[in-house]
Amino acid sequence: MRVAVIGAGAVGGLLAALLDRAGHDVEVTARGEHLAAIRADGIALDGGYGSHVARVTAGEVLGTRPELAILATKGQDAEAALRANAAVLEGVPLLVVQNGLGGIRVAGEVLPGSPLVGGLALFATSYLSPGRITVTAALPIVIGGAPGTDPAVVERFATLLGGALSVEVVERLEDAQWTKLLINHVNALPAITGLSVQQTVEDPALLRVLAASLRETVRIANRIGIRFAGLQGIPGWVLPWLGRGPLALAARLPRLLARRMGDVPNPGSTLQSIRRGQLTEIDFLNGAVVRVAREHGLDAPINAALVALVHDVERTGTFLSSAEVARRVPTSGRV
Ligand SMILES: NC(=O)C1=CN([C@@H]2O[C@H](COP(=O)(O)OP(=O)(O)OC[C@H]3O[C@@H](n4cnc5c(N)ncnc54)[C@H](OP(=O)(O)O)[C@@H]3O)[C@@H](O)[C@H]2O)C=CC1
Ligand SMILES: CC(C)(CO)C(=O)C(=O)O
Repeated sequence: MRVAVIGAGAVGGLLAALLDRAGHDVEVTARGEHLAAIRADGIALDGGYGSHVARVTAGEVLGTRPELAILATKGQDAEAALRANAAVLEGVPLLVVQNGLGGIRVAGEVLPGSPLVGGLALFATSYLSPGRITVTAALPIVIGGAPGTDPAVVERFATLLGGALSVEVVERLEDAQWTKLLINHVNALPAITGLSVQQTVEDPALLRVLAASLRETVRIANRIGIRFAGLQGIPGWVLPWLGRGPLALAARLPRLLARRMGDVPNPGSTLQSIRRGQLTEIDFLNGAVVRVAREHGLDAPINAALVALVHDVERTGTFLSSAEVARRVPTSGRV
């Protein structure tokens, strides 16, 4: 099948390489040195999904109309990347593989004629040097139709991806996006400290901050009536309780997630942007919590403090110690 991947970084590069390995005709978009490396030598994949060099067609924009398309940019780049390819993509079914809550809405605005499916990557993958993608945790991808999308379109993506990696289909995409947003609370502290997710949960001061940010988000979600889907074997009904108990209870989720990531250090996608000297997606992760809280007349001071610290590190390029983080994030306050 002719498949396009818009934004062949850590996630998009992995999916493009796996689809190429599975025999599909893959075209990708990328930029700068990464694009030059892919054009010269292909996408070099290694790690948990095995090694493969994918010699795919690559450009700044797509040259050919695909049968199915995948968007895998960071949240802040989605609209521009879609607009640059809108003429080719309009009407083509699109899978939006993105963390945060807003990717489907943006895609619907730019491509009103395209059936949309959301993708939540549970695997962990790194793009730290041009052309190279390394999988640090080979976990599945979860997909679900946007409201109004024909289930047959979801099935087409499930069949496409199922030939390359493990896929789970969810009924209620928005509930799953909220659960993934909780999981992505592990992203901010590595971006602030330079540590891996696994090192972050091993540091008692950082684990406390992480648990406090999670508990704050669950309390807000409980107040505004959010339902969490079950994801990664964690039943959805358990998650509201993380907002009602002590920090030690909320800390169990990141500890479990870090264990499932295994022994290979996972920087998370936000620290990878810092390491590449780029702006991060934090406004779409903890920043989305702050925004949704405000819309409902609530405060999210812990999430807001984490967003501010990530922006500090983007500006200064200097990581903070765990003691400094503990000093600057107000974990004792109530939501
Ligand atoms: N990495 C991971 O393990 C996981 C990531 N995710 C989520 O998946 C999404 C993608 O993340 P990730 O793959 O890590 O991000 P990356 O930054 O690694 O990849 C995004 C790629 O898109 C490229 N890009 C951005 N805008 C354009 C454009 N207009 N035209 C062409 N290429 C463009 C970027 O180029 P450039 O480098 O020049 O910016 C980059 O190569 C995010 O929402 C992330 O939160 C979810 C689960 C796991
Ligand atoms: C779950 C996790 C942390 C995997 O790396 C992720 O979604 C990300 O890095 O954005």
